Amino acid sequence: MAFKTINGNVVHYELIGEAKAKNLIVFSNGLGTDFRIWLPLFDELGDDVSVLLYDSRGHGLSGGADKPFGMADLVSDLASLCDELGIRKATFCGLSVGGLVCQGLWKERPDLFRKLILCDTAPRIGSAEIWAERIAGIEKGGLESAADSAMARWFTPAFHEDRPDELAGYRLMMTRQSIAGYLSTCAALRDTDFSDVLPTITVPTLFVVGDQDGSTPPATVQAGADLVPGARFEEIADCAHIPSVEQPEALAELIQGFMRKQAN
Ligand SMILES: O=C(O)CC1=CCC(=O)O1
Repeated sequence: MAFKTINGNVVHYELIGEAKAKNLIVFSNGLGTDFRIWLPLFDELGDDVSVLLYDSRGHGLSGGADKPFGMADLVSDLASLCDELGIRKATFCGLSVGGLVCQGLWKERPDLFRKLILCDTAPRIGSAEIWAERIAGIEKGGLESAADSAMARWFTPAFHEDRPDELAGYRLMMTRQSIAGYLSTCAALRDTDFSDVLPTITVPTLFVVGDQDGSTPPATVQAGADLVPGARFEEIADCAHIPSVEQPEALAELIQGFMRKQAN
């Protein structure tokens, strides 16, 4: 558990291994989650990789929820955290809005990239109407009012049935986030479209999606992958929006293969 002030806000992070390691993967979390969503995956990846986990602005134990923020801030936080920790190059792996942060980071700081892994994400997620509706609903009813529908998008019916304790835990993860941090991140999602960025990506890129993802369905993620020259697209079976939690073994296998395949 470590903390650094980045762009005026405290950032909670954990660096496991070496900042300069060739096999360093930096993970960026999704809306309503914190870096603990990567821990089941980390257990599967084991000693194969070094890892930087961090809570994005307004989420987990990272600060910055007190003022509205947007995608540029989320991208700048990640770039500055990497610089502060002496990371010169890494593989970046982002889930959902974390995937957008990684796309924005490519636009601003391509020098930082060895490879890119985009999980359950797209250049544009949802629509202005969907985010306006979500923001209005949460302003009225709080995060609790949005939690059951979020869980239906995050996890498959089988997960709901077979893993009720984890479901309850991840639901609490969501409802305990800062409302202001969650809403600023919704606004960042509403205002972001990186369709013009994806065709400029020149590092090896892997897209992954759960076959039952209710937030960024496979066809949406495939359409993003089609924009990146040479990108690989993989679907994970029996999985919804958060493969690092629902199918960590399958995601680890894909990541290990991708990390081994093209060393550059
Ligand atoms: O719909 C959800 O709650 C899941 C999600 C959308 C963007 C993101 O980061 O997570």
